[in-house]
Amino acid sequence: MSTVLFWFRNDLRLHDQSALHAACQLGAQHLLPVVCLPDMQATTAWGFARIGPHRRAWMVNTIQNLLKGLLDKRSQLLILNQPAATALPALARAVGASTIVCEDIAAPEEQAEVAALRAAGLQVHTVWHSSLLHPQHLPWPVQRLPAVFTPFRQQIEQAGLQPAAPLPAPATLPPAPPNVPNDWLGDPTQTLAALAGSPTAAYARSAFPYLQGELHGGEAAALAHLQQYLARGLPHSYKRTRNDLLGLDYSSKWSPWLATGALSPRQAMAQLRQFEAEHGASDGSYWLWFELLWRDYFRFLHLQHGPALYRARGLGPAQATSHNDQRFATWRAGQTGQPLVDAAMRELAATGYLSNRLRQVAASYLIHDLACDWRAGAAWFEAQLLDYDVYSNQGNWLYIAGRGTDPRGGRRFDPIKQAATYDPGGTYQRLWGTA
Ligand SMILES: Cc1cc2nc3c(=O)[nH]c(=O)nc-3n(C[C@H](O)[C@H](O)[C@H](O)COP(=O)(O)OP(=O)(O)OC[C@H]3O[C@@H](n4cnc5c(N)ncnc54)[C@H](O)[C@@H]3O)c2cc1C
Repeated sequence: MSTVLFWFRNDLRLHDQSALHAACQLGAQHLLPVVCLPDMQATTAWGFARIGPHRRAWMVNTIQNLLKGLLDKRSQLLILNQPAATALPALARAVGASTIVCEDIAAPEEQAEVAALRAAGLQVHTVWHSSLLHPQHLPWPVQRLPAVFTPFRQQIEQAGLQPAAPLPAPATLPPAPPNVPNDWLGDPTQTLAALAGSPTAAYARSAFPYLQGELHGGEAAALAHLQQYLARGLPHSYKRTRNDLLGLDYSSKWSPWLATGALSPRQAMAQLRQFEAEHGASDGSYWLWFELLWRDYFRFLHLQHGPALYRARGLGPAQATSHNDQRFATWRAGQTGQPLVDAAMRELAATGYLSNRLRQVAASYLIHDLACDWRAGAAWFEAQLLDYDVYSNQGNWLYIAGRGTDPRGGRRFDPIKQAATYDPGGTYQRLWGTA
């Protein structure tokens, strides 16, 4: 085998890169790393751009960092502004490759991409590596996953399961093939700069002022952020502050890096365990593990249920789904008249980030108060969130809509009570001009 294509998907890093290790182990003479940009002009069925400006800027910044990391290893990164299903078979023909290695992603569109590559005659090796725990190491086959999170977590803890140690970044990579035709090479820096756009984030008010200071995309900034979060002892206060609404430090802010794969969850967990060994474990440090298990749970639900999670009824019984375009538009614009929800929606649109507490309140309001289709809300979050993650987004929306596995039905959050509890002085609502 002379050339293997390595297709980076939602795993834009070199540390703890099981798929890249697998590609290197194939023993090919040449390895050609490639990333396919999503269609930045795509629109959703709900009438707005599928990838909003914040997410686009973050993604581009992340790929720029990956490019640098690969150049440092004397490799390269082909950045293709075309869908994988058309670009990769043509590229493989051009460089004489027949094998692609990539991350396994258990979501319908991503599965369809791999199926299209196989239908085009390519051998595609997919490697699962986005979760903390490997699905094959769980106490049950994924088909028998507990339907509720608490027994899922408890049984994992009773079994003493821990993630495998993260892999180091490969010391060297097989060189890229010398025969990549010029029309495939382009100028990656220019390609990316043209796509980055110029988002105008409300940095001064943002809980995650990305592209400012140290908050850049890619693994270098991810690892530095993790390091400083631990060095300042913030895990100890996490459980107490995680429902706050203002500032950078109330929660870990690992998600923008986890979502692009710039940070491996096993790397985060290994360093958290090291922190606990040096400074003692606490409720707060435990709770970060707890939340990362939620992240895993939504991944495994996808392995179990696949495309059924994308139906209007989700996993529930067939039932009518109401929707109202006008009410949905007011929600997106932060103009519903409900001050906490409006403040949240303004923060999301202005910054690309929103706390977990307010994601819950805003999602609940759209579904249970405005009687809109949960899939429309999920699509809006997909467009806006820097940390958009197909598994966590779909799973959380289904959970609040009551159309996932949890038998207790949907979750309604009373926005007035939520405001009294989490923004008693109205500071957050004033910041976003709704109080
Ligand atoms: C409607 C809705 C949509 C969401 N969409 C996304 C999404 O697209 N991408 C995303 O990463 N998270 C999503 N979440 C989960 C959660 O809000 C974010 O992970 C969290 O707010 C990110 O900030 P943080 O890294 O500071 O989290 P922290 O509170 O510091 O938590 C640490 C990590 O645990 C994981 N985590 C925490 N809460 C959850 C949760 N409820 N579900 C899954 N994982 C969790 C994340 O990886 C997070 O980075 C959504 C939640 C809701 C209610």
